[in-house]
Amino acid sequence: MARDIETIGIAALFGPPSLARERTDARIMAAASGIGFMAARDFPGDDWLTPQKRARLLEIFSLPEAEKQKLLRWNFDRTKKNVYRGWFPLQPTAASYKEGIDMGPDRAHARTTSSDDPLCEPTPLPAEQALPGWRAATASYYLAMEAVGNALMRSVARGLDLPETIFDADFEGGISTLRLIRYPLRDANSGIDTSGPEFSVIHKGETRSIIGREHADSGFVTLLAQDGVEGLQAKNLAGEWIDVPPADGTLAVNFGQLLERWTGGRVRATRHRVIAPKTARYSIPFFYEPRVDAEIASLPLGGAAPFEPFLYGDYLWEAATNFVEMSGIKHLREPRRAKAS
Ligand SMILES: O=C(O)CCC(=O)C(=O)O
Ligand SMILES: [Fe+2]
Repeated sequence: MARDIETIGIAALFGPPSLARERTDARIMAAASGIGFMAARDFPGDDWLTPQKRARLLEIFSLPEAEKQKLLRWNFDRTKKNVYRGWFPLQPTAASYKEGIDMGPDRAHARTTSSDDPLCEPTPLPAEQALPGWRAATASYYLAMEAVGNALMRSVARGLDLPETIFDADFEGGISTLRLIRYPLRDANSGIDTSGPEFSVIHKGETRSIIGREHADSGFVTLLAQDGVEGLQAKNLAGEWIDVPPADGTLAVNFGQLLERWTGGRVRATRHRVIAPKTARYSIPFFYEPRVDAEIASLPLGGAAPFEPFLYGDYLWEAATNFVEMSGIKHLREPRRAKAS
């Protein structure tokens, strides 16, 4: 039977230890280890989750094509130096039909990165005059989501009966990604053959086309602001697809494969997809992530099989570069830690 995604008020996570906080931790852990999806509401920064405020972030999609192309990544424009941050254009032959931008922590934090690591490269941005106020808006949104990520990270630690600070050092200087996505309607007359099984599914007896291919997120936790338009679905424990409806003031929250591995499977990285709605769709995922050089090692959890420690950056590069918007760049970064043979 399809169980709905639970909406959890998380205000208590931002306060001192309390019974309310313990109850919230327990509900979050139940969602994380059950369906692997929840919706969160009542948190500092939730005033961002209105149509008017989201529109300030999504303004970038109104830029002329030529301005967006200046932000393209190397795999889409060989004259560019950025390979990991920046613009990904529509790819008409791919099952995921979307365009957008990936932004890193430089949006919100002034860090001196002399790193030669593409995972730490700066985000290419539109000129301030092209979109007045947009840079400040994305910086403020990034900080708000990072604070929610921090609160959920500590809640997960407590929910696993571990010290609440156990992950703190790994997330100091994290490389979370703020992504803005637009899914236009597919042009039925584009001449692209979308008759293959990866392009459509039967849902509730209706054929629906796919605009976001089924996947699990690679990171720790994803905080997703949907812009009022349906289409997101999650796979429940019975293998059925259930809708994750948008609601103002809430974030859809799903847990990623890093956390699943880290917890020996106690937390579930749930597969999800996007089916085409009747209008264009926008969404704003924030992928909450550790620092690039965090060493991910087994946690002291009863029953969880230990694993060989690895560096977050090495894991992320391998996972992220399998996605279509990152295709063709895997060879540009070598693992920083050689695998034990
Ligand atoms: O657009 C959505 O609602 C989902 C996006 C998503 O799953 C992703 O970017 O990982
Ligand atoms: Fe996702």
